[in-house]
Amino acid sequence: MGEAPTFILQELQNGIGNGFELKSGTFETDTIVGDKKYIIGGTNGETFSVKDQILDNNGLGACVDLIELGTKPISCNGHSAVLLKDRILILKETAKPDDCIWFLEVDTPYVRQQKKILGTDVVAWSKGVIGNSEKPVVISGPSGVGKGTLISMLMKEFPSMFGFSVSHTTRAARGMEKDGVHYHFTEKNVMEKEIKDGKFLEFASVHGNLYGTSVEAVELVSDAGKRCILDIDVQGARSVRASSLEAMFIFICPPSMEELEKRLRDRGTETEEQVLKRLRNAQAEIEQGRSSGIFDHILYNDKLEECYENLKKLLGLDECITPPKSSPPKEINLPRDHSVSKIDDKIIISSISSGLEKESKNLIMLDVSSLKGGAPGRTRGLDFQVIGSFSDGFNGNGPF
Ligand SMILES: Nc1ncnc2c1ncn2[C@@H]1O[C@H](COP(=O)(O)OP(=O)(O)OP(=O)(O)O)[C@@H](O)[C@H]1O
Ligand SMILES: Nc1nc2c(ncn2[C@@H]2O[C@H](COP(=O)(O)O)[C@@H](O)[C@H]2O)c(=O)[nH]1
Repeated sequence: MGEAPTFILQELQNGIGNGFELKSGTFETDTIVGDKKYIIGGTNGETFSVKDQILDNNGLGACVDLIELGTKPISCNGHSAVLLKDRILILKETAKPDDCIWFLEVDTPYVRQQKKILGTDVVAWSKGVIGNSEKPVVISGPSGVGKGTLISMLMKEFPSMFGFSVSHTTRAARGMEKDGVHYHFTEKNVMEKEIKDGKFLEFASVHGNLYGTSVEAVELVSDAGKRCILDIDVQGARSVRASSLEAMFIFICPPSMEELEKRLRDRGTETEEQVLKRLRNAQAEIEQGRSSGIFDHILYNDKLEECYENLKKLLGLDECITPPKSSPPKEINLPRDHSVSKIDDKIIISSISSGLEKESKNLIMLDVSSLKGGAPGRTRGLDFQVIGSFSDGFNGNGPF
């Protein structure tokens, strides 16, 4: 079978962008941002790819080297591309409701920072999510202070509300620890490669081993509708503060260094050498925890039950309050054949569906005015409304 002729897949309004089928199952959109053209394409079932051209006065350009960060979407039967301020909104056709909205960041603070670090042109993918999830909670403090104990209590009492971000580490597993549950136990070279590939939200060398939070670890919890808890050291907390992830930062302090040492020794999980190393590091961590301005709250873990009650108060979980039932995520159903236009922060998606006797026009308004987070994880804060379904030109229930 020969290649299908090139044709315009969608005629988008307001000069937003064009979708072309290049050959059977391969689609492309061109989006011009300043003097650059981003060519976003994909073959059905394979991951999207991006080419970036610097345009000359004639609108022609040569491709430049480009690094794509974040998880790439899988391509489908065509897509629309809509330029927002610093990112391109991608609407995938015939995709599942939780997979149809994506963003390619081209000039966000994250992308600008990565350009500086990597010294080349960078774009970053993130998946669009309707609505917001509650801010993740970052819990830091010196080794042995009781972070893990407090987090376990919280997860036990509110299993449907909280989810734990499972970190990666290069340290060996302790007796009872399970891979994928307590940590993802990883080889150093594998983790270093994944850090280079932009898979980590933060990472740090802690007590002689590498630890890190993958973007996926946090997003898996949020996607399940739960509030994510991160147990990370102060360096990691600082990196998260500087990232696109909005979080609540809590530092746990021991009542004294003597008590910290006792807890670490009584736990019996570290060698003498490791205990001494962790205690030496604890001094600096406590100083930074108290004074760095990273943390929103400091809790003293003297009496465990008291500290736990204080933690619950910070999280808005005072006693006897039934935890709010999380509402199911709102999902958009993107019509198969649609056209897209943009009015300020509103994206209007219109489609025609044919019934037995009449045709009807459907309109969906996607609100992109309050985007939160972003690459390399998820872009949250999207909202949408079905603003009309009109048959045969009759305007029965919509504003138009
Ligand atoms: N308030 C407390 N009073 C007495 N013992 C405590 C208290 N909180 C926790 N512990 C005990 O202290 C030990 C260390 O606690 P935990 O393992 O939770 O610390 P951690 O901060 O998570 O340490 P790491 O950072 O090394 O993982 C455990 O044996 C735990 O039972
Ligand atoms: N920066 C990060 N620190 C992390 C992460 N996961 C755990 N940690 C911190 O490491 C120490 C030691 O933990 P242990 O399990 O070996 O006792 C502790 O302070 C944790 O908070 C991470 O992903 N990033």
